[in-house]
Amino acid sequence: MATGPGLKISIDEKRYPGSAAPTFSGFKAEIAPGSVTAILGPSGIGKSTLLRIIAGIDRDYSGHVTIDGQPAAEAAPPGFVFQDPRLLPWLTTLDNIRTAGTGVSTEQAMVALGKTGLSGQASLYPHQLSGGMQRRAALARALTLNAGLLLLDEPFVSLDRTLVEEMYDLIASVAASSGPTMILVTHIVEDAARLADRVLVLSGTPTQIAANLAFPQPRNQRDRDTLDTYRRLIEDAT
Ligand SMILES: Nc1ncnc2c1ncn2[C@@H]1O[C@H](COP(=O)(O)OP(=O)(O)OP(=O)(O)O)[C@@H](O)[C@H]1O
Repeated sequence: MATGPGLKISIDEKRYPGSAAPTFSGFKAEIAPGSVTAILGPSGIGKSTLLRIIAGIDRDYSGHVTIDGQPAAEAAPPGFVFQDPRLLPWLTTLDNIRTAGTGVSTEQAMVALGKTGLSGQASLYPHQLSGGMQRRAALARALTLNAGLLLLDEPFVSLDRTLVEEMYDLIASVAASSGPTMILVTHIVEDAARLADRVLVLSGTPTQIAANLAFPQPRNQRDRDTLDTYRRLIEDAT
């Protein structure tokens, strides 16, 4: 697969109906092709809204978001991990993964489940999965199409430490093997220090980019000192 797309984001105004102030006004950002960008910022600043605009799900704004030059709403659908896992309760885990797109085979879905450590849960229904398993299933569903653009909204919440380490390895190996463009919304400094090439810290009213940090060290070569430096840079900016 070719490297993931580059994004140009220019939101003139995004205002929710009934809201006194716009969430975004004159907001601009660029995302480099094939990069992993972490977006941090306080609750309610607009991180999930931004992901939905990028995904072409939220079109109720003025401005332009292009994905490799194409309007977001017309671009290929991204892999999207929503904040809540959004599994369909009447389908097994395997069949939930197959809803990622038309023509997803059982084999493809099983590969994605294997990557997230859920091969043994393929025939279980969502209510039979723990919260962490449901999140991993949502991640498997997002990965199964090998989309060029992956949007991850707090994908590691409620996973225990060991699993989070495995998910870091998984995301790093996806980044290294197929090179999608990934945007990771997170509250967790460690997620950004471990995974991101670029960190955007959002703040203010209306929302702006308060800090734009580059983390050039390759993910698999970040030693303790590098990670300490990256963590400190993020903490100073948030
Ligand atoms: N459907 C909606 N209708 C009205 N207001 C909304 C809607 N969705 C979000 N908002 C408001 O827009 C702002 C941004 O919300 P958003 O969920 O994008 O923030 P966030 O940074 O992702 O927050 P969190 O970190 O808590 O998930 C908030 O003030 C929120 O209350």
